[in-house]
Amino acid sequence: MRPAMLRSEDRPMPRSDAQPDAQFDRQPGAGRRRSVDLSVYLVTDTEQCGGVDGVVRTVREAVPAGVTLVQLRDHHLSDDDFVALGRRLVDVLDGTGVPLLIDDRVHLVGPIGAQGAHVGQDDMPIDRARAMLGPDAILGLSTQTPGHVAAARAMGEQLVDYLGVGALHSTGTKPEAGDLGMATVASVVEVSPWPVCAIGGVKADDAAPLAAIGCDGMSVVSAICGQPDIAAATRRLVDAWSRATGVPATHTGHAEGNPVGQASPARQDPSASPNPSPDKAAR
Ligand SMILES: Cc1ncc(COP(=O)(O)OP(=O)(O)O)c(N)n1
Ligand SMILES: Cc1ncsc1CCOP(=O)(O)O
Ligand SMILES: [Mg+2]
Repeated sequence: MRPAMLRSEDRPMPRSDAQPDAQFDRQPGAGRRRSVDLSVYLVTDTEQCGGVDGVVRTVREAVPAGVTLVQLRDHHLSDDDFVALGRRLVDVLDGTGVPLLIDDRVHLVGPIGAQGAHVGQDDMPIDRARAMLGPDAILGLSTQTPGHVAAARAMGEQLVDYLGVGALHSTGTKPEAGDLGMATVASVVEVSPWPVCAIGGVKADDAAPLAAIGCDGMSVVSAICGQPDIAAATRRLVDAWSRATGVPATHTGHAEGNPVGQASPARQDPSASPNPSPDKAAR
């Protein structure tokens, strides 16, 4: 498996035998990288969580259980209510080392005090989002095809920090996202210069196949939101990902956790993975 969670200064130089397409810009000075741990990425759904208080409770319980990244996603709240909820999540996450990203509403990242945003193919273009966010914020982009990856690369690899690819499986959370399947997700991972998380119907059973194709994490809504025991549901995902990657689960949800946006030291050791993916080894 490729060591995609390395901090920029720790990233290996490209292998001399790497395929040209797999080398990308790993040379020092080729562009700044904002490190982000995608391992178990919680995307919130207000309805599934039972309302805004439920979103706050879900994040409060999921983070100590090992969620590594949180996205606030709600297509219905007014901007004012969205900001109010986002600020509550900032408070919950304060001191945990787990970043908060904002779905779609890039203009609210600043007012909320979040660490970045996630945009899709039909949302704000990534160059505009990056211009609004500044160089240090985390920016994720949804992609469904290798062509989407090529188009994003053409705009500049420094614009984006990770890709979300899906829907892996059809899902009631976003029915219109379809059902890409593992082979299509793998085709995106294969050409991506960025870390990739899969989304859409992702469950603990997907951890092994996703790790095997070189994915960097699992992004979930309903596998956590609305579950009767949020912490137990989260731990199932965290443990499955840990088993699949061979990287010990690091529970970042405490004040001594990793710095915001940085991968845990354990995740920086590519030799820890039992699923080496040779074609990804140079990334
Ligand atoms: C991690 C992650 N991946 C994909 C998406 C989907 O984004 P998008 O296609 O813009 O759809 P909406 O979420 O805005 O409905 C995501 N939000 N997060
Ligand atoms: C936001 C999003 N983008 C593609 S599928 C999806 C929803 C994922 O939700 P779930 O984990 O409940 O299938
Ligand atoms: Mg969107």
